Amino acid sequence: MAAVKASGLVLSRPVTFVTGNAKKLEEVRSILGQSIPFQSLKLDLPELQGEPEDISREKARLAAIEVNGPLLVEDTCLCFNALKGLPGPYIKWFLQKLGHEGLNNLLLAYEDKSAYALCAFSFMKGPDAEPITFLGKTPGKIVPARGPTDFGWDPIFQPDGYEQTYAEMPKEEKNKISHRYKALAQEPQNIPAPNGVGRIDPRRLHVQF
Ligand SMILES: O=c1nc[nH]c2c1ncn2[C@H]1C[C@H](O)[C@@H](COP(=O)(O)OP(=O)(O)OP(=O)(O)O)O1
Ligand SMILES: [Mg+2]
Repeated sequence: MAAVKASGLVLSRPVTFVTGNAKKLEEVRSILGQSIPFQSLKLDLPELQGEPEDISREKARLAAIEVNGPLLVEDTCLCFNALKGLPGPYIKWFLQKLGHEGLNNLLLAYEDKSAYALCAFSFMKGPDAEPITFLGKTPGKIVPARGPTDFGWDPIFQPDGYEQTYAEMPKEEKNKISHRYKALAQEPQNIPAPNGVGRIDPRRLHVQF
């Protein structure tokens, strides 16, 4: 029987990534590649209000009611520094109501257009396990929309060191530097790791026969 070994955890089934967002799934698939046995479940889980890690962990606990096995969820934030991190986890609703232009307008009164994209993944070994949370953060700035509009706020986020917005970049390029990649990547990030917050290292997740 195949088992998955995750940082000392031996799992007997593929990890189920639970999300209602097809574009997220596409990126997670592409970032993880063949590194872990992986399947997906399309569910739009309710989300608690609060800090990104807590939202992600609670999302995992809700997903565990539906998934009988190891699972992964993720919550994404877009944080404006001038607004002390808001909209943050509420970006979905801000984007839906205000659109790209409205999001830019939120910063009209401020010179500081800097922002960061943050991904909080939570992994649970099984329904009774404690979630383990993994963070990834990419700094950048908010700009008037440029590029294809098929994924969320990608057109208004220009990562530091790049002339292109996330939307203008080739997918492979975004997946090498994105908040989502960093949360799943091997390289250590400069993010403080509070208790229960760790990192997924795909090199330590492998199939055993
Ligand atoms: O890389 C990204 N580039 C651009 N936009 C993005 C990205 N990643 C998430 N997004 C959007 C989707 C949603 O409007 C909000 C996050 O909300 P969030 O609750 O995490 O996502 P969701 O509800 O679409 O899917 P899920 O079912 O996994 O919760 O930012
Ligand atoms: Mg959501």
